[in-house]
Amino acid sequence: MPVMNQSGGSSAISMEHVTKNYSKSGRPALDDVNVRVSKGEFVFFIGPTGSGKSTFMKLLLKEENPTRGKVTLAGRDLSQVRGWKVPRMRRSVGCVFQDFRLLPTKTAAENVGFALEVIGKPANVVRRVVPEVLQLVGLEGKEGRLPHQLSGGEQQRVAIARAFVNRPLVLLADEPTGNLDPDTSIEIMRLLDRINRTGTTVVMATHDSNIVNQMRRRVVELDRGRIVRDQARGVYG
Ligand SMILES: Nc1ncnc2c1ncn2[C@@H]1O[C@H](COP(=O)(O)OP(=O)(O)OP(=O)(O)O)[C@@H](O)[C@H]1O
Repeated sequence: MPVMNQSGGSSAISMEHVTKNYSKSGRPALDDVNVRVSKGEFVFFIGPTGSGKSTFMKLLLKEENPTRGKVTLAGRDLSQVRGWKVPRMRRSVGCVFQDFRLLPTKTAAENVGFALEVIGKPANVVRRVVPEVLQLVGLEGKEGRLPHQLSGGEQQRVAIARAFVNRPLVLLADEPTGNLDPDTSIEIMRLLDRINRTGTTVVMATHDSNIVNQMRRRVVELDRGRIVRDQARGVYG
């Protein structure tokens, strides 16, 4: 049974009393966090450096396990996902980072195609789907370029295409506009908004107050590992 939230929709993500201690001494990176994100929502996670945003994302990818509490992705308790099933579980989560993380010797099309090849999609599917998704992110005509032949904003579009090509349930974006100028950042946000409108849940960690204030989506604010604000159509602060 998927976890139901207060509004009746099923949860993409839920954390119940989640605490993460990296070491026995010192304060926890996350401290008794309770939060639910519905399928199809767009949520900003904000907070000062070290407040726990990246740790939140690592728990969702099962790169780290909680010290206490329960992390659920699409109704599945991640503590029950066995090691050999973790790669399959991760396919339901697309990731985008500040530094793009493209393969430098592969073209835009190859970077996106690679994400399909590694999960065993046949070549004819790769040939059909890659141009579609590159067109969706606005890169038609640039499929054959290497990352260094693309602008920062274009590289981030490739990274978003790669994260989205498997149609993940959740797209995690960790400071996706951190290396981009304000105009390019707005274009990337339009693209993430478009992807969200296809039904993909988007969780974005950011320090960019302009973007948060312009988008007026749900804002979850962390401070020293605790949720100090959870606001619909919020602003940066
Ligand atoms: N692998 C680790 N080992 C030990 N401590 C860690 C580890 N990763 C994170 N921490 C600590 O956990 C706390 C939360 O860090 P986290 O990276 O989640 O914050 P953040 O909000 O993502 O910060 P930033 O905005 O700088 O990315 C910090 O005090 C950090 O030093």
